[in-house]
Amino acid sequence: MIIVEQLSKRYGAHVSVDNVSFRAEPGSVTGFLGPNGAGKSTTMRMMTGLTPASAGHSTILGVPYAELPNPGRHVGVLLDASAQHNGRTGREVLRLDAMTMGLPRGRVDEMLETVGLSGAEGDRRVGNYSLGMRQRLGIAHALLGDPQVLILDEPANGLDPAGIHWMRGLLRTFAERGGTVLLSSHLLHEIELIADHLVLIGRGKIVADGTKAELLSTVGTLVRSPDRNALTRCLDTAGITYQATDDGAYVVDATSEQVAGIATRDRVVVTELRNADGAGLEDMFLQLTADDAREQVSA
Ligand SMILES: Nc1ncnc2c1ncn2[C@@H]1O[C@H](COP(=O)(O)OP(=O)(O)OP(=O)(O)O)[C@@H](O)[C@H]1O
Repeated sequence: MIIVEQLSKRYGAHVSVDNVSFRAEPGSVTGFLGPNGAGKSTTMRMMTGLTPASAGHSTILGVPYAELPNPGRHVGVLLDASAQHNGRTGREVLRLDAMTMGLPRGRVDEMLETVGLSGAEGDRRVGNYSLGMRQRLGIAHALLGDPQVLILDEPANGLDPAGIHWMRGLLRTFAERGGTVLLSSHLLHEIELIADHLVLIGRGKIVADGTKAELLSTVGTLVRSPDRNALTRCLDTAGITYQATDDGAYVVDATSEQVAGIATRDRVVVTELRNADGAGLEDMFLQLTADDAREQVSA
């Protein structure tokens, strides 16, 4: 379990993280989403004791990160995959980590195998690794101590589609075994399929927090019927508010299950019923962070 309570970070007059609170529960993958500069890395750095907080606090497994004995055995952290020792091989990097954590050497080979860097790739210098290979090594480092919690900042950066698919499976399995996963991304489609719980941040503030299903339901449901009058009556009777679209459908403030229920009850034929946005989380994200979008400045 990760608990973040009213964390803030101020750099001079600039507030990078503003009173941020959220939780990441065991057995689930929590996606921490936000556009560039939203404050994701700063929040994760504060959580892992690398940047002092200006206010607020956070705990991992019930205690502040700095108070965890042998933290790598409890929390796997990947914050900046490019900041690895370029002169050492991947295997050497992990061996040193394993020694520090008091782990057997066999664990290194096991992890290199898990992240697809076994054999010759593990014996190449990290300076010659691609970004995707660095990410894999970073994930191996995070998993090395068999932790219960993973905190990963943009772990999909540099991974190819097969790599992202692999990482998705790895994190899902980790969560299914009871682990807690917090991962950040600025690319929503990467996280849409992995996370069960979403925390959205824009300009340092949390703008939405909930399960994926909850957040998607807040954008409304599009419903269409060949008998528009019957549908209007049905929605009015149920007390559901709605707006007509240009092409004769309605966007209603209810879930698709609720709309299906009342349409069935009132015997209204429905020919289309789906999340109103059509593009999933991406549109919701743009909607929620619209006030914060850098692009608006130039628009
Ligand atoms: N050491 C620092 N000194 C001054 N400002 C900083 C420092 N570190 C971060 N910031 C500022 O804090 C804000 C949040 O940055 P942060 O790196 O946390 O965002 P992010 O959400 O991780 O972005 P990205 O997706 O681009 O990595 C930015 O405006 C950034 O310029």
